[in-house]
Amino acid sequence: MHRYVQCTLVQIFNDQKILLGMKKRGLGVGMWNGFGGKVEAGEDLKTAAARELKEESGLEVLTSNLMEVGLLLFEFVNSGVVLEANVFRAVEYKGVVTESEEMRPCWFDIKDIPYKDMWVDDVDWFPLMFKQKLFYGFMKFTEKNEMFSQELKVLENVEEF
Ligand SMILES: Nc1nc2c([nH]c(=O)n2[C@H]2C[C@H](O)[C@@H](COP(=O)(O)OP(=O)(O)OP(=O)(O)O)O2)c(=O)[nH]1
Repeated sequence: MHRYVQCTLVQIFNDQKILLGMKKRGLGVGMWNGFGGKVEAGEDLKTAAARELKEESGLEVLTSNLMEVGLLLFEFVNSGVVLEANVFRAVEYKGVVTESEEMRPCWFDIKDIPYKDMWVDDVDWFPLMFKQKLFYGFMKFTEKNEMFSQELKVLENVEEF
């Protein structure tokens, strides 16, 4: 039996730089990632994305400035949990980048992404995001969070999600 959990992943861009956060606890600890988390009951995706961004990075974004860039399904086969990560990008935001209990943010040049300290599949879809492609992915992980299967494709429009 699968249990689907909706979550969000926000990528903040400033010209040729992207803001990533070092995850300080929980799933993915010790790795750089975008900002996000689980969607709460009754919350729409963009509202959840903006809330998590604020909580984890200190930055505020209007939901109208969040652009869909991809949909990634992360299945943890041992538990049957499938995280449905809705990936957004934003180039307009306000506030001061602030470390939180969950994330230590840092700007990276898009030519110098720390892939070796990130989820292993990110090296495949980050370049699609940099080329402004829409993408869909389905990754399966073992109980040790090691990826053993990956499907990734480029889409023409969001309706294909
Ligand atoms: N970039 C990337 N992110 C991933 C991959 N696999 C994976 O679970 N994630 C993300 C999805 C989630 O947003 C995040 C971990 O979930 P989370 O932040 O909700 O987990 P947590 O245990 O800290 O839970 P919470 O207390 O914040 O609710 O990791 C991956 O392969 N690449």
